[in-house]
Amino acid sequence: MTPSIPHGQLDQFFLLSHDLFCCLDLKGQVLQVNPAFESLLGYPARELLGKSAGKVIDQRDHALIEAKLACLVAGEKVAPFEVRARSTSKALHWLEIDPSLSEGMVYVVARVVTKRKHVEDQLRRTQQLFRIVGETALIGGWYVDMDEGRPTWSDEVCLIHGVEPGFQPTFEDAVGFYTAASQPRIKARFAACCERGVDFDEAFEIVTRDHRPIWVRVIGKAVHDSEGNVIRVQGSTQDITASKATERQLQLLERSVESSTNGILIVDAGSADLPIVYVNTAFERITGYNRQEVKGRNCRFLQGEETDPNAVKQLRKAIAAQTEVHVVIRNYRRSGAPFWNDLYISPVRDESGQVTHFIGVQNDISEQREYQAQLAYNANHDALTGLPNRALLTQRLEHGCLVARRYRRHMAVMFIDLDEFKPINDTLGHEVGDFILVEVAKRLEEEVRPWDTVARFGGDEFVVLLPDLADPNDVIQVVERILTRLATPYWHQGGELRITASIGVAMSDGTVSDPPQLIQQADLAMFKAKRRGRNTCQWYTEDLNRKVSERVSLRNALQHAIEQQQFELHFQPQMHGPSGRVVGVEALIRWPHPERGFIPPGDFIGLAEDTGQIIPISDWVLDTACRVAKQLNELGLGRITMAVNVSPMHFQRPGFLETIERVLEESGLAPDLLELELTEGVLMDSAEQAIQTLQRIRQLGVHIALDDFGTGFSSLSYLKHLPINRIKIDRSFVRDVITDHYDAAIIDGVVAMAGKMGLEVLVEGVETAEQFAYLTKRHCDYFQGYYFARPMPLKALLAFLVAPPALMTP
Ligand SMILES: Nc1nc2c(ncn2[C@@H]2O[C@H](COP(=O)(O)O[C@H]3[C@@H](O)[C@H](n4cnc5c(=O)[nH]c(N)nc54)O[C@@H]3COP(=O)(O)O)[C@@H](O)[C@H]2O)c(=O)[nH]1
Repeated sequence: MTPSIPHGQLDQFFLLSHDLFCCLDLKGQVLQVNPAFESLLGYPARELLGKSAGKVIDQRDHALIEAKLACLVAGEKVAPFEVRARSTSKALHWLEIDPSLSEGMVYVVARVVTKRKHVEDQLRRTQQLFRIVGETALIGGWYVDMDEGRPTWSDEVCLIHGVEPGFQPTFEDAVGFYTAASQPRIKARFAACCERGVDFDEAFEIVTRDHRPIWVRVIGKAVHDSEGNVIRVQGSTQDITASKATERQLQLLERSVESSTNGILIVDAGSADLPIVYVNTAFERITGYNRQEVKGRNCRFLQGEETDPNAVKQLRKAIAAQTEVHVVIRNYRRSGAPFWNDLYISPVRDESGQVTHFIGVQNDISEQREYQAQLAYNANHDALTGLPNRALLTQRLEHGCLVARRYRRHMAVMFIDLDEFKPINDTLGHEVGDFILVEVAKRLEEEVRPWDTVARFGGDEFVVLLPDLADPNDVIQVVERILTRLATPYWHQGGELRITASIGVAMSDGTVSDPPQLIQQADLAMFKAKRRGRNTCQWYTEDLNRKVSERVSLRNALQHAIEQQQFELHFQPQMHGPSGRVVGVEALIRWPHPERGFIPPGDFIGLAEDTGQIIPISDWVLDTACRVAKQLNELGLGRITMAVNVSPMHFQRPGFLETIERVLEESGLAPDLLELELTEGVLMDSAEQAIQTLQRIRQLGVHIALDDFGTGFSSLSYLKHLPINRIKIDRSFVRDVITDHYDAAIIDGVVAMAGKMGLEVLVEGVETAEQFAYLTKRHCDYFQGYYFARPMPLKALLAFLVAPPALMTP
């Protein structure tokens, strides 16, 4: 049976209290509630009595109520606790319950703590938010009350310093975390804040308890009392290590950009006119503009008259397409001076991929360009005269052909070679030679039109291109002008110099398949002009071309002959008139070509001279002739000399003397049985040196004969210096000697002169008994000619030597 409490026992306090009272049985059923209970929860007492207290308690706290009730029933003391109650209007109220057991009933005093709970919740949330802020921003708070002088740190400040949350340092502890470099500053700032209320906000370096060096931003503010005294210093400490690193990196980047030798500019892509927002020092140096002048302007102020519109177009296109671009553009400095700008532009995108800026990296490559231009100029021009060289000539030639073809014009190619330039260069020196070449270049340029080309082809060779002739004959007047102009005297250091030129001309209508062929043709024609007596001009013809082709094929055949040893030596006897004896033979080369038959030396010796093939040929002749001579002189037929023709090129070659020595040694021939036949050609290039070589040959004991005497320039002044033994009078004087008293007079003169000089005279080309008889009467002693014997192979010679024909004597 449930015990009941009579109404009369309820005291005034129960009825009038603002606190909630209720009485429960041991099962938790409501026995009594006071008016405050009814009023707060909206239930009239009759609706609660006999019902479980759980009717008003929030579902979430039922278990708690039951547990507390069980404790009470078990006789345990239950401390006040909080539960949530629901009113009839579903409003939630927090109640602080203080239960006690007495006389088999539970007496509950409940106090409404909803407001306090809200405040506590609010506080908790705020603390949580602070913790979140602290954890995410690595920031914590602290304060120092002036009367205490000891800092109080938030948990976050503790964590920043690497100590457990709740650590409360002394002032010295706190300062001890700062590095030696930071300590004086934090002390000074803190003291200023405490003493004079000066707030601070600075970065310091500290070392955490776990020895990590980190950067912190410390903000300190003074709190004043009503009289203005500083009563507390409070603030925050934030771990800014990461941002400090970023800041340093940014500073490094900024310094790098600033110290870059390349000009750097950044423009704002967000504004229509792409204004400059940044330029570095190198940009200022390169352009001459300072950053204040250029900020906000579009870069087009760097462009000018000679800026290539195509480069500008390329830039605009890339900017519109927001892509990278590289151009080399002609820009202008503030002074107006142009420069070559090697410019890279790249778009700069934000995190969302949007282009916010363009960055330009520029490099002044004017010097490099100039150097390249100089190199290109040098590669295409002759250093001495400044004229186009062969490389540029080839380009101009091709272009000239194109022009001639397109506009149906004619192109003339003139090959100009200076006559007798080498002697001037050798005798007067290279300085004079250079002067002539430069002067010739000037004169040539003055004689042609600006669109014609004058090029230096080589040593003393020039090529002139006239690509725009209406008529092929128009070239004639240019050639005449040039010949006359080049032949006019050159004045050098007060002295007069004269030189002429030989010119070869090739014409084309531009349809030639291989333009450089025109130069070869003009070159060929020039050679013909030289042969025609120099200071003249010669046109290229197909006939000339045919001859050249023949020369090329002969040259190849000659090479083959050298390699296959196709040559033979024939020997022509040389007679002593008074005794009728064969005193010597002349070795004459023969080329029995397998297909063409005998090719006479006159057809290939000149070519071999030009190509250098004369050297192996001459070596072979000398070697063979000396061996044969040795053989002949061992036959017991008396003394027989061997005359060998020496080509000028062979003679002038270094080591010629050594070759003679070697051949004599190898063949065993006595030196005075060898006679070298030289023409005046050996004296042509360097007479002094030639004479020296001749003297050394003579010192060996070898004889020397001057061949073809009378056909060259036959300088008598040289003759007296030549260490020769014999003069061979050319056969051209012999042919008509009987009828032509001039020829007879020449022979008389040469014989007399030679006699006075102690030289022997051999007359060549004696073909008849009359000539022999006549020349004998003229005191000629030595003879050679068809009358006595034609050149013959060794075998025939041996037979001839054994039984020479009886000479018809006068
Ligand atoms: N560097 C070398 N030159 C050589 C060599 N062998 C020959 N030659 C030179 O070739 C030219 C032509 O020589 P070749 O055809 O052999 O003519 C020689 C004689 O056959 C010819 N001769 C001799 N007697 C008469 C004659 O009575 N009438 C006549 N019409 N011709 C005759 O003269 C040539 C010899 O001349 P030269 O040398 O001046 O004594 C010629 O220039 C040769 O020099 C060689 O090995 N190396």
